[in-house]
Amino acid sequence: MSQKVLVAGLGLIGGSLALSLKDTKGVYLIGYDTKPSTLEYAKMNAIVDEVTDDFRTAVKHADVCILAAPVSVAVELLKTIDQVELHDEILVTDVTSVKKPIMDVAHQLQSDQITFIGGHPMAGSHKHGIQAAKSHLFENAIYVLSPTRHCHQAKVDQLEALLTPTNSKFIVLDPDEHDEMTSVISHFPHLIASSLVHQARNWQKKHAYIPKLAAGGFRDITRIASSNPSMWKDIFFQNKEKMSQLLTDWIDEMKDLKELIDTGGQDQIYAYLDEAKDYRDGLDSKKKGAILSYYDIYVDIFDQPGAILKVIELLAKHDISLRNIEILEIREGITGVLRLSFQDKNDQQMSDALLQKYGYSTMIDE
Ligand SMILES: NC(=O)c1ccc[n+]([C@@H]2O[C@H](COP(=O)([O-])OP(=O)(O)OC[C@H]3O[C@@H](n4cnc5c(N)ncnc54)[C@H](O)[C@@H]3O)[C@@H](O)[C@H]2O)c1
Ligand SMILES: O=C(O)C(=O)C[C@]1(C(=O)O)C=C[C@@H](O)C=C1
Repeated sequence: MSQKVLVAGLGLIGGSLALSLKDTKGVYLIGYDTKPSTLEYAKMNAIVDEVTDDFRTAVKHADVCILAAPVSVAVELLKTIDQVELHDEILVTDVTSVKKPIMDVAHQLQSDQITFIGGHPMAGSHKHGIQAAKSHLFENAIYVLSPTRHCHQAKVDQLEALLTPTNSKFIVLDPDEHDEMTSVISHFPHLIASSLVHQARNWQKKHAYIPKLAAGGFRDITRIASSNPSMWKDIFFQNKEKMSQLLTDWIDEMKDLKELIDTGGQDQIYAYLDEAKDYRDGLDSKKKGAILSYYDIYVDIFDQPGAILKVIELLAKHDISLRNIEILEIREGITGVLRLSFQDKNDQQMSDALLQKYGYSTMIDE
């Protein structure tokens, strides 16, 4: 059976979803966005089958609508669908990072032709816009679904079936639980990353050289501070109660930490760090899978033209496919580190052996 799927908001997430669904048999994709240049890009690159700047008309004839705009915009679009005279039944979902605002509207919909299932793929990037979209963005990611109270399981199954090409792992969560958990593991860390950047910027007034010293540690922990402020202000605003509660907890934790630094012994400081390390290492464990990780290898490389390409070529020549590659630090003339991620242990171990054979110094992440 053919389905007309309308993706409203063709940015990083909407564009990536469209790319991952684009080759599904029987799916006809229509892309809607308010930015003409985005629609033009989507059309030029065949990311969708058709583009439109007329949401009301497009939604009338759609079988499925994926709201992939900022939280507050998605909420308004859902209200709009409720006002439109629909041609037939429609399954509506969203991808927004906070679930309560949209679920509140979903529970008050007037039209019985709309079935709403909240959605949130737990994958993304600090980049935004359609140019950053990737077909494999959601591979292996947790994809949260929050059906409304009266939603039939068959509709959840229909949505999961549609989203199967994303290769994500679906879990059903209550919206409030979702918002509490994502505030801890996604939203709050973002706030802290931004605050660390502010702190560094303030200290730069005293030490102008500070940015030059920002190596792997600072860059790793603050990467997400480079995300789209317009998307994040929306998330913080929509989830402000949970954020405020977490800030209270954090301030208490920081007071204890200050006490520990001011008066604690080395053993206590060690214990604090060790407990955190233990928990963090456990998150990456393949068995526990709270953070779905790939199988990583760290490779030392030199800052020479073509050094990264040589590593990629070596693996490609041996038919080993990389899932991800990240440059952790490259300082002029000094060794940098590449993090290579593989989908399975076999690829990880084969690559490690190969790289060592060709003289690379590697470290494997067990
Ligand atoms: N970026 C992430 O890491 C991430 C991950 C998971 C979920 N999300 C959620 O996905 C949603 C989209 O985020 P993104 O990262 O793709 O942002 P983005 O900025 O890349 O894309 C948003 C798109 O929505 C469009 N848009 C804005 N107003 C619109 C309107 N009125 N009608 C139609 N389109 C409109 C923009 O032009 C843009 O193309 C957000 O709700 C965000 O919370 C983001
Ligand atoms: O990888 C990133 O840059 C992200 O911030 C992705 C991330 C997150 O993990 O916090 C951000 C927001 C989302 O709603 C889901 C995923």
